[in-house]
Amino acid sequence: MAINPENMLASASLIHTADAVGAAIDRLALELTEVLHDKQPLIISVMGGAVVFSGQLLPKLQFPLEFNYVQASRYHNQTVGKEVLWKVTPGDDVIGRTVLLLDDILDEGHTLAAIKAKCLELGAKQVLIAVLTEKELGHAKPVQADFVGLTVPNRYVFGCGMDVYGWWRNLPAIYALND
Ligand SMILES: O=P(O)(O)OC[C@H]1O[C@H](OP(=O)(O)OP(=O)(O)O)[C@H](O)[C@@H]1O
Ligand code: HPA
Repeated sequence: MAINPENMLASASLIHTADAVGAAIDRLALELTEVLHDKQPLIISVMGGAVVFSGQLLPKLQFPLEFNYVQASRYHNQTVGKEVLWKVTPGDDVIGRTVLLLDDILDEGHTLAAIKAKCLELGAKQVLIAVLTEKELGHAKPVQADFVGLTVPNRYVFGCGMDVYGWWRNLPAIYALND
């Protein structure tokens, strides 16, 4: 059956309002400023999910930083992850740097584990992770986030950069699919 994005949204549950997302990003900006203001970090967004989070967070970080992006995909517009496929890998600009990775969601953790490992392998001095959301799975993950905006339940979530079958990254709030 064809996927209808309007129907998916109409039958979804609201998990975090746009105001709650904004407040979480304000708090993350303060926490990140405290830790990174004198580190001249390289901030790397994991595209495409990090686009909304990055766009809202970066203007709130008022210290010198450089920006780049990587692209690693595991879900391919589906709701179940597979192996990590690289589209844009980290480059030599990570060498010797404090790197902050930004992503929309830490779910099973395989994507950020692979990206962190690659940055360290290339010679990053330190790799920190900030995510807009972390999914509560109730078991250990292969990587931990250093900064978490909001937790989300163990359901497929979308909005604020997160897609559902490719749709709805543009929503300002966060929703969960109903079965
Ligand atoms: O913790 P994990 O279980 O590894 O999942 C998290 C990753 O999955 C999503 O990316 P996706 O593969 O959907 O690509 P996208 O960024 O293009 O949406 C999301 O943006 C994270 O990068
Ligand atoms: O629950 C999710 N929603 C959107 N993208 C994702 N990538 C991993 N998990 C999710």
